[in-house]
Order: sequence, then structure tokens, then C-alpha cells
Amino acid sequence: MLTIALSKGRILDETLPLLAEAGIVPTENPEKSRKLIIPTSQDDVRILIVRATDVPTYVEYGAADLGVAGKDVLLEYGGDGLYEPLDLNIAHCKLMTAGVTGKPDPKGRLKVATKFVNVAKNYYAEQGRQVDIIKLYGSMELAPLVGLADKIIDVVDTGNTLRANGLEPQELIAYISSRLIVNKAAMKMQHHRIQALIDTLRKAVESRKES
Ligand SMILES: Nc1ncnc2c1ncn2[C@@H]1O[C@H](COP(=O)(O)OP(=O)(O)OP(=O)(O)O)[C@@H](O)[C@H]1O
Ligand SMILES: O=P(O)(O)OC[C@H]1O[C@H](OP(=O)(O)OP(=O)(O)O)[C@H](O)[C@@H]1O
Repeated sequence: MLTIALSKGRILDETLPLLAEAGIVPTENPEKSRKLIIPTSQDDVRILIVRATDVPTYVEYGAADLGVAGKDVLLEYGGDGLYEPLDLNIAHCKLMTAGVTGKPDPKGRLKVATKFVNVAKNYYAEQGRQVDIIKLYGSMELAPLVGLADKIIDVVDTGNTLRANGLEPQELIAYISSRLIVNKAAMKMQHHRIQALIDTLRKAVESRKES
């Protein structure tokens, strides 16, 4: 059995067409189903539905052989417990700092709200800057508006969410897209099968770039 961990929403929407090119099609619509294990057109391939931030955990510990995760999630997860063989070129966005439009940074210690705590620590450590990091789980844009933080670190695509809340994108931390990740033991034990899937997905990604 080959088990693939995916999260509902944009990753599932953008990964299913790529998997379809490898002949892997869920037998029911994962967005509508309440099931968390979804069989596919291939008897020996199944899809697990997990939270986006949990995908690396399922794959590192071998509960899933493969998964798709945003590079933001992978940077935050850290470590070297996973293979990351393919950029799927989907779910593009940028990991950025943002703050209240036109408002200068405070003189003292900066307060930064984010769900990307490790990314934030590394980013400011590299700059030698002392900051207080405040962990949030969502609605980060609110934090600078109500004095919880001076800045946020979040993913930005169109910038509409920032603009709608009177914030502006500031420093670029990383360009983000979603990656195929593979469990290290599975890569050894099922090498031919997983490598064949990676090759097919790579071709699908390349042909999309050309069209
Ligand atoms: N507005 C966006 N435009 C493009 N890509 C995005 C955007 N927001 C997030 N992403 C990318 O898509 C991935 C999945 O995002 P999604 O919104 O499905 O999950 P999430 O809300 O971050 O996670 P969770 O549901 O666990 O809170 C993110 O890790 C990021 O790489
Ligand atoms: O620059 P934009 O195009 O506005 O995109 C950025 C927004 O997208 C993400 O939220 P998402 O839409 O995924 O909702 P979520 O908070 O439920 O993850 C992210 O958390 C930002 O709020």
C-alpha cells in the first residue's frame, strides 16, 4: 500500500490533477467526504486527509509514505527527517513580514506575531535582532491592529488580506510553493514504485510549465 497525505483546500485542489496524470484518482470527493482515508482508483494507493501543518509529521513517522506540503510549513517543521524530491510548482505565495502601513518600527524590542515561530526565530537571529515572538494560530493580521504585536510573519499572495486590514508587506523571507515529500525508509523499501511516481509527477509539472 502507498499512502499519500494531503490537506483539504488549495493543496488537494492543485495536487489531484497531478496525481490523475499518474492514474491515481480518489474514489470519492475528498472535499465533500467526511472520511479521512480515501481509497483511489488504484487498489494499493490511498489518500490521508490531514491538516496542512501535520503533513510532515505523518510522512516523517511513516504513517504516510508521501505527502504534499507548503515550503512555509516545511521551513517551520525543520529537521532533515524527510526527502523533498520535487517542487510541484503549486500554491505559490511568499513568506513575509508585514506591519501597519506607514508606521515605523518601534525603537526598542520588536514584537512579532506569527504561527511560524521557528522561521521567525531564525530570521531575526540571522539579523542579530532581539525580538519577542508571539505564537498565534490564525488571523495574524489582527495582531498589529490591536497592539498585540508590531509586526506579523505570514504568507502573502495577492496582498489583499494585508490591504484589507491596513497592513503592508515589508521584508521577503522566502518564496513559497508546495513540495512533494517522501518518508526516508519508504524511499528505500519501495524505491522503484516511489521513484516512478516522482518521475511521472515531474513530467506533469514540467508539461504544465510549458503550456
Ligand atoms: N493565499 C495563498 N495563496 C497561495 N498559496 C497559499 C496561500 N495561503 C497559503 N498558501 C500555501 O498553501 C499551503 C496550504 O494552505 P492552506 O490555507 O490550505 O492551509 P493552512 O490554512 O495554512 O493550514 P491549516 O488549515 O492547518 O491552518 C500553505 O502552507 C502555503 O504554502
Ligand atoms: O495575500 P492574499 O492573497 O490575501 O493571501 C494571504 C492569505 O492567505 C492565507 O489565508 P487563507 O486564504 O489560506 O485562509 P486561512 O487563513 O484559512 O488559511 C494567509 O493566511 C493569508 O491570510
